[in-house]
Parts: sequence; structure tokens; C-alpha cells
Amino acid sequence: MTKLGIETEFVGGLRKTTDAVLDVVEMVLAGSINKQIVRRIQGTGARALGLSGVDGSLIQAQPVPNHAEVGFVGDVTFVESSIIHGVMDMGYMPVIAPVGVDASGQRYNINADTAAGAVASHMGVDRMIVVTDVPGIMTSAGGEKRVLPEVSIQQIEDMITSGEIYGGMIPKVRAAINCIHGDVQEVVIVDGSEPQVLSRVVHGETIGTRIVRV
Ligand SMILES: Nc1ncnc2c1ncn2[C@@H]1O[C@H](COP(=O)(O)OP(=O)(O)O)[C@@H](O)[C@H]1O
Ligand SMILES: CC(=O)N[C@@H](CCC(=O)OP(=O)(O)O)C(=O)O
Repeated sequence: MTKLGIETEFVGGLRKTTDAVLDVVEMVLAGSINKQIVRRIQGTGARALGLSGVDGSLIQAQPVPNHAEVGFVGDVTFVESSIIHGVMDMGYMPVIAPVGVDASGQRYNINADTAAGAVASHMGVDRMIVVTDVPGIMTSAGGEKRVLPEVSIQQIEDMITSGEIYGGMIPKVRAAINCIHGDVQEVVIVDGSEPQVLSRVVHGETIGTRIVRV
């Protein structure tokens, strides 16, 4: 953005999105970043297929409640999960860029965690794994900083209110809460720099933070 001379700022973890910002967001998220992820997955020998939420109206969106403040940021209204199932049935891992569209063709920038949560909910998966750059939800209650192995929805709400959960962690936990209210049984937040982190979660290792219904 800076290189292109466009200024942006974040409000509650969401990027303020003007038309000019939307152009760059779509170009980068659905273009270069999406293809980079696809190339990396293919580099491991797996098969990947990149698409954005606009393709096939995969991610349908509406303006967020605070759109007057943040602009073209979207909440997901519907996910055409049959497209994802179709891609997976063909043996490809879908890599979905978080850009949504509404019935009039308006594009929306959607936080990646919000989009992932909506995809997980609409697909009816048992578990969503959120990969980030910290070892989980951290607390400094009791003096030193530590990872919480498990948190409830109420604890999360309290931590947002107290400011202990802030910035980019907010859309992650909000997406987790939305998932848990549906069919998804648990959401696990883990550090992507941990080796083999996805298979370790799938095999039941206690790692990161589990968000459970309770
Ligand atoms: N309680 C918390 N525990 C851990 N990280 C937190 C917490 N509250 C806020 N954060 C911040 O959330 C960040 C992760 O969100 P974000 O930067 O959006 O990650 P990503 O780019 O992986 O989506 C962490 O790097 C950290 O700065
Ligand atoms: C509305 C909004 O904030 N969209 C995000 C989409 C990408 C994203 O969410 O990336 P992270 O998961 O690394 O934060 C953005 O424009 O940065």
C-alpha cells in the first residue's frame, strides 16, 4: 500500500477499505499471495487450486455494521460450499482469497479469519485450525505471559473487554465464536512456525489454544 502511495489503517483488526484499497487488496490477496501459496503447496507435491471469494460467488457478503467507519469491509452472508466440495472431490486443496461479493457485484474486503470461519461453518467441519504468528491466546494474568491451553467463549469476551485480546486476535476469536455457535466442535489457534503443526493438532496433541463451546 505504502509503495503505491495509498494510506490505510486498521480499526479493531479490520483494514479501512476505500475503492483504491479494494483494488490493491484484490490484486494482492487474489493474485500474488494466492498464487504464492498455491505454488508452495504444489512444491510439496500436493495439488492446490486458488480461487477468490468472487469466483462463482463463492463468498457472498454484505457491509459490516460499522461500514461508515471502515468502508468496503464485508461480513459473510453465504458460502457456496458446493464449489469447495467439488474442488476437493477433484483432489485439489482449495486456497481461497478473502474477497467477497454481493448480488449487485460490489466487492468487499473480508478479514481472512472471518472468511475462514464462515467457510468452516458452511462446510460443517468438526474443527477449524487457525494458524498465526503467536503460540495461541496469551494471558499475563498471574504475572508472567503464558499460552492458555483452553478458553471458553465467556473468557474470550472478558479478555476482549479488558484489552488482553486486541488487534488481529479479535477477528480470529470472533470467527471462532461464530463457528462454535454452529456445527463446528472446536477451534484451535496455533503458531504456524511450529513444525508439522497441522498434523499434530489433527493427531490430538495439546498445542496452542483450544476454544470450546462449554
Ligand atoms: N491475547 C493475545 N494473545 C496472543 N496474541 C494476541 C493477543 N491479543 C492480541 N494479539 C495479537 O494478535 C496477533 C495475531 O493476529 P494477526 O497479526 O492478525 O495475525 P495473522 O497475520 O497471523 O492473521 C499476534 O501477533 C498478537 O500481536
Ligand atoms: C478487512 C481486512 O482487514 N482484510 C484483511 C484481509 C487479509 C487478512 O485478514 O490478513 P491477516 O489474516 O494477516 O490479518 C486486510 O486487508 O488485511
